[in-house]
Parts: sequence; structure tokens; C-alpha cells
Amino acid sequence: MSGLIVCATQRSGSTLLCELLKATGVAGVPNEYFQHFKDSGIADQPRQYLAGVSDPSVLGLLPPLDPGVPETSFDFEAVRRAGTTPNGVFAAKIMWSHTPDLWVRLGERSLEDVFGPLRYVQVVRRDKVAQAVSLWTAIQTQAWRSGDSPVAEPVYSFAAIKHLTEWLAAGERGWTEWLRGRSPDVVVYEDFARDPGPTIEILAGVKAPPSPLLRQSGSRSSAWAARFASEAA
Ligand SMILES: Nc1ncnc2c1ncn2[C@@H]1O[C@H](COP(=O)(O)O)[C@@H](OP(=O)(O)O)[C@H]1O
Ligand SMILES: O=S(=O)(O)O[C@H]1[C@@H](O[C@H]2O[C@H](CO)[C@@H](O)[C@H](O)[C@H]2O)O[C@H](CO)[C@@H](O)[C@@H]1O
Repeated sequence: MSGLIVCATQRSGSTLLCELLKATGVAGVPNEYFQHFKDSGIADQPRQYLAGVSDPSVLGLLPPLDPGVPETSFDFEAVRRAGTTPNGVFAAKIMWSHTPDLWVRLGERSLEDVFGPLRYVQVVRRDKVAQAVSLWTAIQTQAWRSGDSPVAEPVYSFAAIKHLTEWLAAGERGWTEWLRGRSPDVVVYEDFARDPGPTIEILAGVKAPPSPLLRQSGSRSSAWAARFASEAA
């Protein structure tokens, strides 16, 4: 079986897909091994998601940037070990926003040069406003999966949701272009979340385990999406 790269944008349902794949025990361990930026050693910070937005009502909600400590080396061999299940299958999840640093780390090498034969799976979410609402909420609460405790009460912002809708759409387009010619399987969040079983069986070749995560969004998210639609009209 080839290795598996899950190609995603934030809040596309990628954690649900990856946790289910992991739980099969035969499809690699698809974590975000490339999420720490080279220049800081830190994953995406709230202000980085909102880069280019100058609205003080948005920036006032976000902590200052932490400069962190620049990366001095990157251990692909450690990633290969951590991402591989006992049957020898490697898997990783890559967000589009993490690819610039990953391409630099790879240099002249391809992902296949480092990890062997790979199969690509692109995760997309049709409703980009719902995805952006989810991201804007997680940026503020830092609750990235069900069970995480929110660190703050999130505040609605038209400017932030608009920016993130465009940023997520650009990320999805980025993957679509990069994957052209690589014959990816495409997983659509709205269909997958309703019934993950068939997708897991196709990708892992075994029956899907029970869902380890719950949907996070509720009435606040739908109210924000409706408010955004009416303000955008
Ligand atoms: N079992 C499940 N059913 C439906 N959606 C789920 C789910 N588990 C996770 N999700 C949703 O997947 C999104 C997170 O995606 P990612 O893991 O790529 O960041 C969140 O969307 P919402 O916040 O809109 O609900 C989350 O609720
Ligand atoms: O959009 S995600 O939530 O899938 O990933 C983003 C998130 O990552 C944190 O939560 C993930 C899901 O629980 C977890 O797998 C990951 O290790 C966590 O770091 O927030 C990160 C920081 O903004 C972001 O880099 C990541 O893409």
C-alpha cells in the first residue's frame, strides 16, 4: 500500500478524517508534521491567519505575534518514523499554509523521494463561509477539536470572516492546482461527515471505527453565517 498525504485547509474536516484513518491502525499516522514555521518554530498564530487585515476591531481581539525561535534543522526521518504504522504505511496531513516552508525544507527532493510512493487525498469544504466562521471561532477560542476548552468568548467580525473565506478558498485552489496530474481522491466534508464509513473503507481498506470527534459548530455558527450573508449582500 502507498503512503497517504492528506491535503487540506484549516477547518475542512481534516482532523475527523485523519483521526479515523489513525484509528484503523493500518493507514499511517496522519498528523500535521509540518505545521511549525521555519522562522519561528511555532504553528500558525492568530495574527498570521489575519495577515493583511488592519481593522483595529479585529486586531484588538488577537494576541501579539510571538517571534519564537527560528528552526535550525528539520528531521524528515523522524517524521517518517512517527507517521508510519507497524504495517509500513506512512501518512501525514499537510495544510496549504504550511507548504511554502515544506517546499523549502525539501529543496530539490520531492515528497516521494523522502517518503516513497504516495497517494494524495484532498479534503474540501463546499461551504467556505461556514469554514471561515469555524476558523474565526477557533482562532479566538483556540478550541481546535471537540473537547478542547475555549480560552475566550469569540466575537463576530464581518472583516475577519470575509478575509478568512478568501484565504481558505485560495488555499483550496492552491492544492487543486498542485494536485493536477497527481490523481487525488477528493473528500468533500459535507458528504464525508454525514457518513465517513465508505471513505475510510476506500482509503484504508478496512471497516471504519466509530467517530472519535463531535461536530463543534452549533447555533452561534449558523447565526454568524446568516449575519455574514446578509451583511455581504
Ligand atoms: N464528527 C463530526 N461531524 C461533523 N463535523 C465534524 C466532526 N468532527 C469534526 N467536525 C468538524 O470539522 C471542522 C474542523 O475541521 P479541521 O479538523 O480540518 O480543522 C469543524 O467544523 P465546524 O466548526 O464548522 O463544526 C468540526 O466541527
Ligand atoms: O485546522 S486544524 O484544527 O486541523 O489544524 C490547525 C490547528 O491545529 C491544532 O489542532 C489540530 C486539531 O486538533 C491538531 O491536530 C494540531 O496538532 C493542533 O496544532 O491549529 C494550528 C495552529 O493555528 C494550525 O497550524 C493547524 O493547521
